[in-house]
Amino acid sequence: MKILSRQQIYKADKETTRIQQISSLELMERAATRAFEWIHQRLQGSPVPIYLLCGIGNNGGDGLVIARHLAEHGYHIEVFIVDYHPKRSPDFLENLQALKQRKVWPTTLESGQALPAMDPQGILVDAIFGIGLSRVPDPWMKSVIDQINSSGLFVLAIDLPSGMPADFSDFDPAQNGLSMVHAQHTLTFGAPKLTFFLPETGSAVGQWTVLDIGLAREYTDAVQTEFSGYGAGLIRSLYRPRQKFTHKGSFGHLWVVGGSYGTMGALQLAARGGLRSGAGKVTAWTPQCGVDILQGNLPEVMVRTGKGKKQLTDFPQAGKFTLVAGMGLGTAKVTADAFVPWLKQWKQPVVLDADALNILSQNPEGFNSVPAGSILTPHPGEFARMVGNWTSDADKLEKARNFVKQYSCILVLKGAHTLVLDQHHGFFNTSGNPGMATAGSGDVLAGMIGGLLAQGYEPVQAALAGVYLHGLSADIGVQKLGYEALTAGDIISGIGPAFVSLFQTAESGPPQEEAAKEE
Ligand SMILES: NC(=O)C1=CN([C@@H]2O[C@H](COP(=O)(O)OP(=O)(O)OC[C@H]3O[C@@H](n4cnc5c(N)ncnc54)[C@H](O)[C@@H]3O)[C@@H](O)[C@H]2O)[C@@H](O)CC1
Ligand SMILES: Nc1ncnc2c1ncn2[C@@H]1O[C@H](COP(=O)(O)OP(=O)(O)O)[C@@H](O)[C@H]1O
Ligand SMILES: [K+]
Repeated sequence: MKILSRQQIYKADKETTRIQQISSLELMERAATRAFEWIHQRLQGSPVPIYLLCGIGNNGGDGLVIARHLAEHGYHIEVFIVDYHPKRSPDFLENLQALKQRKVWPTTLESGQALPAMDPQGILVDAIFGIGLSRVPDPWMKSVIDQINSSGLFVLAIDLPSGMPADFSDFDPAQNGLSMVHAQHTLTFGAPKLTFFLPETGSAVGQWTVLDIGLAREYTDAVQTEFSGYGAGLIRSLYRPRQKFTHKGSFGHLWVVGGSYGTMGALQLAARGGLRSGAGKVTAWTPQCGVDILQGNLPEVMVRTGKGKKQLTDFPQAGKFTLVAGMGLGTAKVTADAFVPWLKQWKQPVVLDADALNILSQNPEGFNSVPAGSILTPHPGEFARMVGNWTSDADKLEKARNFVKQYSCILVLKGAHTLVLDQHHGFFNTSGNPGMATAGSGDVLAGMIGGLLAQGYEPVQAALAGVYLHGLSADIGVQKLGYEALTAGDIISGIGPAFVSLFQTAESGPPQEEAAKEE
């Protein structure tokens, strides 16, 4: 699922009309008809009032086409033209004519005018701005957006919620006081937009559905995008089936390094994540206080210990194993003093999480010792320690791009739609749910990525598969447990079913807050 930039979408439109020899009006008719069909399929002729708020560009044109089809199917509609600019797009004007020919007379809302009273049981179709939005809405538009948001109506946004840019090529919405329609559902054309995946803007999209409007494959297949969304399809394509004559040595040896007095759980969760993801062997390196705990709880895991009693003061000799470090490690000076020089010994990619990242953030020179291709898995707090605070999602992305370039590493920026970013591409995960906002779930992820890396997956593959399967495990978990009760341990229990479900043809989807879970 490629995420096309705003410019690429315009190019896709143009190429589609050229290659398929259709007019832009016909493409608008096609796109908006898909949106109408989506609505009609769900409403089935229901007498609910539908208010269509149309701008004066092509997004407004889409709204007019939808209105025409709704009217022809006997729906109760009211159409408003939100007159934010005197310049109408030609296709908007054509469709305004077509609507009037069917005796539907839109009401024009002039600058400064308030929205009319609307039945709160109704549906509001937001077709004011689409990808054309190139600057911050003016005060009147902001007030229209506010009125929509406080109307209490079900809001269906066409292409994207008005006020929300498709990407940051023109302006950074957060720098200007975010003003966006908050939709319950968004019907977007051809491809999802970058802003759907980021927290500042993504919350305005609600559930979203990508409508296939037959954009020219000659263009969309060939175009290189900076970002994509990914799901089961990608993970299936990189999955390595197990061969018959294999043994535990075939699947790598994972070392999980971390733990300190009071945080042994983090290390155990990572060890279990690694085991369940298929590592052939797992060894834990822990301070002495962790030995009994780990041996007692995890019979499958070998335990080795350094000299430190309550925290690690020394580290195992770098070897042929795969390293995941940082879970529960602590940031005590003795630990940090030993950790930073030890990292220099490593030549092959490692996985660094939690306090490994915090220690390096306090000793930023140490990031230069991180082997190329390593996977760093910060949550937002850890990432802020690594790169400083960001002012917006756009700024955070820029900081992430620079970091990855500077240290030749892979960043796994955790959150809803975790981003796996390397120097070539950014992949947004489509599995997972808010039940995962629970202590220890990140430790499980670090272990899973390590387990996959140990088995010979390339670092970026291990990151992608680990993140996706981790989210899928939680999606499976919440089916039975709900969001509140899900714990990190439940995510571990879901790893097996997640692998199994990857290859089941009829996937029964987990409860979803967002619609688009990528196949
Ligand atoms: N392939 C596709 O994606 C298709 C897209 N179509 C529709 O076309 C839309 C894009 O249409 P337009 O390019 O006409 O753009 P919009 O209808 O989104 O916006 C109209 C115009 O408003 C102006 N504008 C931008 N920011 C403004 C602001 N803050 N205040 C006031 N005016 C502002 C711009 O000049 C812009 O061209 C898409 O979002 C989609 O709905 C469809 O009709 C056809 C197929
Ligand atoms: N709202 C959410 N939606 C989807 N995934 C989430 C959400 N909140 C957290 N997660 C996931 O849960 C994990 C939390 O990791 P982290 O914050 O490091 O946990 P911990 O430090 O407790 O181990 C990440 O993989 C993150 O992507
Ligand atoms: K819109």
